[in-house]
Amino acid sequence: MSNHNDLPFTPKNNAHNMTENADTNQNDAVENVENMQEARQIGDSLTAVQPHDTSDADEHDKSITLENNAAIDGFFAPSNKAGVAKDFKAGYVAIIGRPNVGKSTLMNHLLGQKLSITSRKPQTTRHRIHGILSTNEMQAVFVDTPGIHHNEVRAINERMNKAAVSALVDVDLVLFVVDSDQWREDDLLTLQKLGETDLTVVLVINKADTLKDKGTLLPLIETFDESFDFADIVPVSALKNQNLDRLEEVIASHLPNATPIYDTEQITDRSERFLASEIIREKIMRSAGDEVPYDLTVQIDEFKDEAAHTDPKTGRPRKACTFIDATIYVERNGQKAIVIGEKGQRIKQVGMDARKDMEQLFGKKVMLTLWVKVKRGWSDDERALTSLGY
Ligand SMILES: Nc1nc2c(ncn2[C@@H]2O[C@H](COP(=O)(O)OP(=O)(O)OP(=O)(O)O)[C@@H](O)[C@H]2O)c(=O)[nH]1
Repeated sequence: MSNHNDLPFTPKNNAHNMTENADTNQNDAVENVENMQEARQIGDSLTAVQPHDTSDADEHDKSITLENNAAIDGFFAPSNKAGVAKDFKAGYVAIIGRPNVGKSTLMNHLLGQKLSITSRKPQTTRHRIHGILSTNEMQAVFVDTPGIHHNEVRAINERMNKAAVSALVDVDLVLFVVDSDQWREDDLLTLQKLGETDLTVVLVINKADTLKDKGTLLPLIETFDESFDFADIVPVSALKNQNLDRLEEVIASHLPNATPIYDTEQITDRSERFLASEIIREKIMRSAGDEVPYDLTVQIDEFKDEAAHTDPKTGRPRKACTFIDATIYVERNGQKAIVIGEKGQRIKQVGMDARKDMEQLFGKKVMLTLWVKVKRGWSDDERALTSLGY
């Protein structure tokens, strides 16, 4: 057994090539993987996050020749560094904007992987999520922030605000995302805050696919241009992957010349544990829609990797599998009933969908067990929030 799931997640497989599993034999909240087709096992897929160190050479003993220094540097440098272009760009990029404008979708589609959860319900993103986009020319390390909320009273929203603002410290570029169709007062307030900083801000006008008349984009761009000194304005459709290549070029053009911050193989500094909980939360949000509060929390109680082995009882070979136990915390009994659904149908579906996404993302077979518990008033309670990892 190994327990590397608190380390950052690095995919080694092409997730899009994974085959869907056949239906599983389930029993209420418990997912049984006995009958699953085998998901491709890729072994240990984790790599520690190690920002590259380029200053080692200066600290070496003076008596070592320059040639030796270069050889030593080369030996310790991450393998991808050798191929890095001279004018490589790298930096931190914050994605900010009102809830529901498509920030998570944008990052996911830029990365081509599902890292940050999305749903139709606003405020599904609560944590800062680093997504890492590496190309031959650049590396953009994304900070996906919760929306900046105004006049919020509850403790959880206070914290979300703090996370949104703190995400802007030391970033090289801000992507300010707006919905092409819905320009609101809140957007202006956020712009005012940005105006007080000397950050480079690119305006991303998202959901361009929803505009019936593309001709309306031009006056919209002009209006935005007058309201703020944007470094660039790029209309996109994150969902339909429209104009994302252009956005990638624009991002690169505003990043400083630097060596990669993270290994270029890595796509996030979040652990598998964290990603697992976000996937479960997304499935509940998608399925239960407006019936559950957005501040519902999923806690991973157990995350165990079991290597392939022979079952001592049956003598049959057992495939490698990751066992994940998770508890979904809701605030009221009524919400518990909603999450479980009639005869456990909803939680069963949530478990099945979440398991499929996890297997695709992690590249390994997963057995998922879900529990639903009522934890009253936790979102108002600072201590409870802290115990749940906020
Ligand atoms: N039509 C269309 N829908 C989009 C686009 N981008 C995102 N959406 C949808 O908008 C909804 C919200 O997207 P998210 O990515 O969760 O939005 P967010 O800004 O991260 O939301 P919060 O987590 O609440 O801050 C989802 O239903 C997305 O599918 C787009 O380009 N076109």
